[in-house]
Amino acid sequence: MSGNKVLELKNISKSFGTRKIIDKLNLSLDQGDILSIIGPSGAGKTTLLRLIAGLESADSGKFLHNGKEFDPTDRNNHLVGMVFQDYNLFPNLSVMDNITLAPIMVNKMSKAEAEKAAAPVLDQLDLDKFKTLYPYQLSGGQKQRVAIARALQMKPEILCYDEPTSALDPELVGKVKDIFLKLKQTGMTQVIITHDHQFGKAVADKILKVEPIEK
Ligand SMILES: Nc1ncnc2c1ncn2[C@@H]1O[C@H](COP(=O)(O)OP(=O)(O)OP(=O)(O)O)[C@@H](O)[C@H]1O
Repeated sequence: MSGNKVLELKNISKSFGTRKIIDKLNLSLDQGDILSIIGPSGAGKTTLLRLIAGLESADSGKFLHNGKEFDPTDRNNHLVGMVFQDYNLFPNLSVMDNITLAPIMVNKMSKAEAEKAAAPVLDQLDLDKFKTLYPYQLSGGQKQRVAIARALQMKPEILCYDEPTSALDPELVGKVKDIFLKLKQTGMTQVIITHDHQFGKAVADKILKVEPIEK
């Protein structure tokens, strides 16, 4: 399992207008690695996560998966999943419907197949008893677990989290760490942006410190 270069970034650069945000960045993650990206506000942490998740395109450089170049912005590619800071759940859909929507719409699964596929993840993330509830009926920690469950349904090999602890009460932070470590044991490679250096260091195998680029 270890030793697989699940994700490599080679000389990745990104500017917005004339402002360079990321300059020839190199990065290598083995399967199961947890990377924490830390750095001050405006340093480019979110931009880097969005590049890895394919929500933004790099200006130059290459992304490799197991040594083979890939395009994270290709919508047919579900290598990377994303858990957003505000979770982005559909408010009008139940937990189960939030989790099964993409498998049904994108992977063309039947509802029954998608619900069957969701069952072990609901169980793993302790969500079974919430599956008929709607997002407004859930706590922040429960919504986050639904967002993680939803991302896992597309079978990503890399899961990205934007500030996973920022919206949570301090007593839930340890629970988030437990979830990350549980997923690591399944071989999931995880990339986290965090302002919480203590959490970042406690959970990570690798730390990437980013700094704003001087003009
Ligand atoms: N779509 C965009 N267009 C123009 N500039 C942008 C865009 N997205 C980000 N930026 C700029 O790029 C810089 C890096 O932003 P980014 O959000 O990646 O930083 P960050 O390290 O995540 O900051 P924070 O910790 O405050 O979230 C900032 O100066 C920001 O204003």
